[in-house]
Amino acid sequence: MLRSCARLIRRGIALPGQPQSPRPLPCCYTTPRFYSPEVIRDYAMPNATWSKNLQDLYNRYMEGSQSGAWERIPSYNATVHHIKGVPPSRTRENRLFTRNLDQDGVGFEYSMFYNKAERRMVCLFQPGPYLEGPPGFTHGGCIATIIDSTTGAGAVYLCGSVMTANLTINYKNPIPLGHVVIIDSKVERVEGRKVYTSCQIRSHDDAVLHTEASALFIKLGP
Ligand SMILES: CCCCC/C=C\C/C=C\C/C=C\C/C=C\CCCC(=O)SCCNC(=O)CCNC(=O)[C@H](O)C(C)(C)COP(=O)(O)OP(=O)(O)OC[C@H]1O[C@@H](n2cnc3c(N)ncnc32)[C@H](O)[C@@H]1OP(=O)(O)O
Repeated sequence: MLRSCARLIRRGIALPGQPQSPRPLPCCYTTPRFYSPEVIRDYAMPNATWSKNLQDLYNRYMEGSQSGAWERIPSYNATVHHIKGVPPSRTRENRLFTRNLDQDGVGFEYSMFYNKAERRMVCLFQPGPYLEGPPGFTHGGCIATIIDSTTGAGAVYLCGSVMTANLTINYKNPIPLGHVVIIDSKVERVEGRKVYTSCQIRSHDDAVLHTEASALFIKLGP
């Protein structure tokens, strides 16, 4: 029992009766500029800036991952870490756009889960104050970015390396900053090198449809 509790805590799941906010992160994670080059931080883990809604949803999908239906996708601050396992370097300036800030909670705060059987990639997203477009609401370009990243990750997990060729977005209701939304994407079909995906963004409680989108990815050579 103790061992399984420890495992849940390590994986970022709050136990019943425990506060939702996660355990404090090691200081090497909270001062990213100076974290050890040997440590590749996984940004998709809960941190102290996550709201209760985000933590609750994360816990729910983590429970889904116990049955094998969902797989939590790690997230690093450069795709080279995904592709080649290249460790961070103090001299390397390039960063993944969605993970380029040194402060948690102010930009793209998110975690993705993959359902292989359903070809779905789901992203739990909490837009921070530095993503403002209209006063108090998320910038449309940031919404496009997180849609591209989520549908793109789904295409990558099914088909390997891809690039976005087309992205079509219908913005239906603005997303307030700090509100948690679910980006639910799916690979609809694959035709040769073309990977067609669809996507909806809904509020965390499913009450509001914020955005609908479709994206075409082209598979790259080896
Ligand atoms: C990238 C790998 C990342 C790996 C990450 C690993 C793990 C994932 C974990 C976390 C997720 C992290 C990141 C998420 C991943 C990605 C999201 C970000 C993705 C981007 O941010 S990416 C930047 C923006 N993106 C570009 O910068 C593309 C510029 N572009 C090109 O580089 C070329 O344009 C290309 C390669 C697209 C195609 O070029 P090409 O020469 O290989 O192929 P070609 O042109 O022959 O087209 C072949 C067939 O597709 C049809 N076709 C082409 N384009 C079309 C269009 N627009 N509409 C309708 N059909 C189209 C043709 O009509 C033909 O069809 P057909 O065969 O039937 O004739």
